[in-house]
Amino acid sequence: MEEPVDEQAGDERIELADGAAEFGDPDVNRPFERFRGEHPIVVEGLVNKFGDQVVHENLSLKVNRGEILGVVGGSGTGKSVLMRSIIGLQTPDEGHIEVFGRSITEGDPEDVVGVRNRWGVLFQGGALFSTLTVGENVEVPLKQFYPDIDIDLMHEIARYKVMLTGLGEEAVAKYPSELSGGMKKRAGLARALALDPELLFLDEPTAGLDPIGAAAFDRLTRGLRDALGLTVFLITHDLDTLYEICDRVAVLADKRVIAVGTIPELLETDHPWIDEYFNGPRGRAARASKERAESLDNSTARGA
Ligand SMILES: Nc1ncnc2c1ncn2[C@@H]1O[C@H](COP(=O)(O)OP(=O)(O)OP(=O)(O)O)[C@@H](O)[C@H]1O
Repeated sequence: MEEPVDEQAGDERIELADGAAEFGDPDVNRPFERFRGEHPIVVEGLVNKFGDQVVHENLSLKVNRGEILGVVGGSGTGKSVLMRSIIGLQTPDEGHIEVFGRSITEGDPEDVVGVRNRWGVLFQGGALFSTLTVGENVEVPLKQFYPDIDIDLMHEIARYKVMLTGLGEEAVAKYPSELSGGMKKRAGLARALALDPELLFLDEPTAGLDPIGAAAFDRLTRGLRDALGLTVFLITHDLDTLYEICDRVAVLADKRVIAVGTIPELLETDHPWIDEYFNGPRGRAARASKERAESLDNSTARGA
C-alpha cells in the first residue's frame, strides 16, 4: 500500500536533503567537521631542496589520530621545514601531503584554506605580534577566519583561551614584552588554540624554559590533548618531553624519517644516531628520571 503523501513533510524532507547534500560535498568547507580517519597527517615521498642543498629525499610519515608525536633529529635535519611543508608554508619539490584526507600539495588552494582553520601552530619563540596585547593576539585568527563574529564574543573566546593555557586573566591585557618566556609560550599556545583545532603543531615548545617551566608546559600539552582530543605534532630536542608525553617518536636523519615508534621500539633499532641520542648521557638521565618518577608513583599507589 502506498504511503499517504504529506506535501508539507515532503517539502521539509527536500529541504533537509538539500542541506545534507551541501554538507556532504567534500569540496565544501565544513566548519564543524571532525576528522574520523586514522591518520590526520600523511606525507609520502617528500622532497625539499634549497638550491643544491637537499633537505628531504623521499621522506614519508603517517601521524596517528589522537597521538602526541615527537619529531626529533639533529640540528638542520629539516624538522621545521617538514612542519612548514605540512601546513602549506613551504612548497615541496616533490611528494604528496594530506591533512584530514585533503591534499595540501595539489588541488585548489581554496580547499586548503578550509583545512587551515582546523589546525593551530605554536612557532619557535611564540611569534606573537609585539604591538598587540595577548588577547588581541589570540583574536587574530578569529578575525581572519570568522570576520563577522560578534566583538564581545570574540573577546570572551580570547579570554577563555588565555585562561585555558594556565595564564591568569590579567595576562589578556598585557603586551608580549611584559611576559616571561614561559608566559609567551602559553600566550602563543592560546593563539594556536583560538579556532578549536583538531591538530596542534608545536615547534620546540620547551626550548628556553627552565626545567620546572618545561615540565609544566609538558603537562599542559598532555592535559589539553586529553581534554580536547587533539593530535599533536611536536618538534623537540627535549628528551624529558619525549619520555614524559610523547606516544611515539619520529626520527629524522639521512634526509628522511628513519624510524617511528615508541621509545622502547626505537631503542631496538641499531641506527647509530638513535643509539647515541637515547643512550648518550642526556638520554640516560632522562630515562632514569622517568623511571624514578614511575617507581615513586607505584610506591605511592601501593601505600594508598
Ligand atoms: N627558506 C630557506 N632557505 C634556504 N634554506 C633553508 C630555508 N629554510 C630552511 N633552510 C635550510 O634547511 C635545513 C633544515 O632547516 P630546519 O630549520 O628545518 O632544521 P631543523 O631540523 O628544524 O633544525 P633545528 O633543530 O636547528 O631547529 C637547514 O640547513 C636550513 O638552513
